Order: sequence, then C-alpha cells, then structure tokens
Amino acid sequence: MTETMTYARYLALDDLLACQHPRSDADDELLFIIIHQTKELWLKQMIRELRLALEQVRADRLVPAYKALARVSRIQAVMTLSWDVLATMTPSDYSRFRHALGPSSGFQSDQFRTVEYMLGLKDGKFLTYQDDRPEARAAMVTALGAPSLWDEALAAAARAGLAIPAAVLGRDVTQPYEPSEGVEAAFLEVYRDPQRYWDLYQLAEKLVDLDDAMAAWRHKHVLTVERVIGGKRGTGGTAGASYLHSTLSKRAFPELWSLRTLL
Ligand code: HEM
Ligand SMILES: N[C@@H](CC(=O)c1ccccc1NC=O)C(=O)O
Repeated sequence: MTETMTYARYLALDDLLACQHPRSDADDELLFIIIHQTKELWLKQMIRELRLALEQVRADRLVPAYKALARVSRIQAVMTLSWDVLATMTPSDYSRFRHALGPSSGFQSDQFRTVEYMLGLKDGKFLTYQDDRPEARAAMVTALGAPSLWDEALAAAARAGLAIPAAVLGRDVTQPYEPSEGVEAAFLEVYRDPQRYWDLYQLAEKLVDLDDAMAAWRHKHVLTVERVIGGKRGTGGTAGASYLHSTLSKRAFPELWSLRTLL
C-alpha cells in the first residue's frame, strides 16, 4: 500500500532539516549554514532555468526564453536580498566560528561556477576544487565545453540576419569570451531600431538584467565581507575584499554594456 502524501514527505523535510551541522556552539553558525544552503538550492533552480533558456534560444524560441531568464533575474534578486539577513551577524559573532571553516570558501562553489560558465564567464581553473566530487566536476566540465548564453544569443542574432563576425560564431567556446567590435556594431543596429528587431532587443535587455543582477550580488557580497572581516585574507586563500573588488567588472554580455556609450 502506498503511503498517503503529506507535506513533510513531499518536501523530504526529514532529510532537508537533518542537513545542518554546525561545528561550533556559536549562535550564528546555523544562520551562516542556512544562508549558504538556500543559495545552493537557488543556484540549482537557476541552472535549470538557464539550461532551458539555452535550449530555447538555440531553437529560435526567444519568447519562451524570456520567461526563464526573467525567473533567473528574480532569483538573483532574492539572493542579493539575503545579504541583509547575513549582515545582522557582527564581526565578533563571526569570529566565534570562522576557525571552524578551515580553508573552505564560497570560492569552491561548483554551482556558482557552473552558472558563471553558462553565462559565458569561462575559467577552467575552478575545476581543481572538485577533485573529490566527480559529479559536480562533470557538470562544470559540461558547462565549460558548451556554448554559453551569449554564444547562443549571437548565433540566433546571426540567423536573424545580423552581421555577427564569423570568427565569433566559430570561436572555441571553452575559452573566455573576448569582446568584439563587430558584435557591438551588430547590436547597435538592434538598439537603434528596436521595432525592427523586437525579439532580439527584448532578449538583449533580459541578458542585461542578468549581468546587472550578478553585479549587484557581487557588490553586496564585497560590502558584507568588508563589514564582517574588513581587510582580512579569505579562508579560500585570496586577499579577501580586494580580490572580490577585482571581480566586480566581470560582464557576461560586454558589448550590451559598451554599445550604450555609442547610442
Ligand atoms: C561573512 C560572510 C562571508 C564572508 C566573510 C565571505 C568572504 C569571501 C571571501 C574573502 C572570498 C574570496 C575567496 C576566499 O579567499 O575565501 C569569497 C568568495 C566567494 N564567496 Fe563569500 N563570504 C561570505 C559569505 C558568502 C555567502 C553568503 C555566499 C553565497 C551566498 C558567498 C559566496 C561566495 C562566492 C560564490 C565566492 C567566489 C566569488 C568569485 O570568485 O567571484 N559568500 N567570500
Ligand atoms: N571566505 C569566507 C568564508 C566563507 O564565507 C565561507 C566558508 C565556507 C563556506 C562558504 C563560505 N562563504 C563564502 O565564501 C572567509 O574568508 O571568512
């Protein structure tokens, strides 16, 4: 006989709520764990939406792709807002359990890197942190080797008649994307005549939403880091806030930003 479905069974609550294991008696460690676990759940959902959006753009189904992309940027907004919950943890609160973290760091989040790769921010060096997690590593390798959202958007733009340079369309997608003047010029056409290229124009603005939300998340991260650990080095081995500052200029869709100067 099958068991009656209940709230707890459907949501696997006994599993979910057994996954928090503070390593100290510090009051704020549970909050720290829960913030990170919710972030990993949202990243899981983002990866799914991005996969869907990639497939839809590849098939020239741009309108359904907007829906998935809009959901991604709303999830990003929730993740950015969650910094305000974590910022209630003071430097003295954090210092009570920071030692328990050892050399672990958000730097090692495979799902965060998978999202970066799917957007087009490719850097294979992050694979090295997954030597003990073959499935996580494999998902990163797949995202690293596949065309990014920007690669697919540029291919769709070329199919729609925009003059995307052949070298860009045939690029090695495992490598970091290099901004191209030809791509900037092509999208300048779209922004100068939105009515004519309405679908690509909408897609471009959805992609700017994603870059914008990612940058907002990065800004709030570095601000929270400065508030909680000041200029201390990171547990992951970087210089800390100054390293995080250097990531603020990362853009997955660089020409969509640079063309604004030319409009
Ligand atoms: C008190 C809270 C936090 C502090 C002090 C902190 C500090 C840092 C530092 C110093 C780094 C640089 C790598 C290193 O050397 O460790 C880093 C990276 C990172 N952290 Fe945090 N972090 C905090 C909370 C969070 C939270 C809540 C998240 C996710 C929701 C997060 C996600 C990440 C990610 C994804 C990176 C890699 C960023 C990149 O390389 O672009 N961190 N963090
Ligand atoms: N990098 C942080 C530690 C940290 O925040 C962290 C540690 C383990 C798991 C996730 C973390 N979050 C982001 O880096 C620090 O230097 O204090």
